[in-house]
Amino acid sequence: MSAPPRSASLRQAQWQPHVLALNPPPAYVPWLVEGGSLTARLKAHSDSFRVQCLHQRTAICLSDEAVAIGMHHRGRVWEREVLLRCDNTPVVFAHTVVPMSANANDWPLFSALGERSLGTTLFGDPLVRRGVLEFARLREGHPLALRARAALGENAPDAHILYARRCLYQRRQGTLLVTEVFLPSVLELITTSKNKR
Ligand SMILES: C=C(O[C@@H]1C=C(C(=O)O)C=C[C@H]1O)C(=O)O
Repeated sequence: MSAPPRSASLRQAQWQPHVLALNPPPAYVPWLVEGGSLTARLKAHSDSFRVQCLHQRTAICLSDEAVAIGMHHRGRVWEREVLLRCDNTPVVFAHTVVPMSANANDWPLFSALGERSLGTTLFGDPLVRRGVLEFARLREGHPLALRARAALGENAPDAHILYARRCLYQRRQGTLLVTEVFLPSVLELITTSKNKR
């Protein structure tokens, strides 16, 4: 798979393997760089967890996604965007893309997910292979930072830098790229859940 054009990756976000230190490291680095299901982790740190599905439809993938999902140029994908809510507070904005070339055998549960967590269909499926976690600091103008802020409306955070991670999943002949944008409110979750202990 050829490397993405440097201009595209630099323009949108430099997705780095998580082994690089973050500076300044957000307090939720362990959540950012550790594997496992984010859904399970959020459920363990809150009394109630909900997936608010914002949309699931066809769209043109972002310029820094195409190569990651095996497409030679930006093209049409299935796009799902959600807010993960803990105790009704949105803590993660998630964006998932699947190339249109995928068929029902690749991701049989994806199209009918609704407000079920994608994670529940990925983790535990022996056919699913998970790639390396990458992370990026999203500049204010990154499409996913703009969409996360739009989803939050008047509650959008003031912070200009949002940390995100993404991971490529493969199943049969299909690929699926999950990007999770960590909202500042996730910090409160860690703090309060520490208090809960
Ligand atoms: C991949 C996972 O699924 C989570 C749920 C998502 C969804 O329902 O769209 C998207 C990203 C994840 O935060 C996970 O739980 O780790």
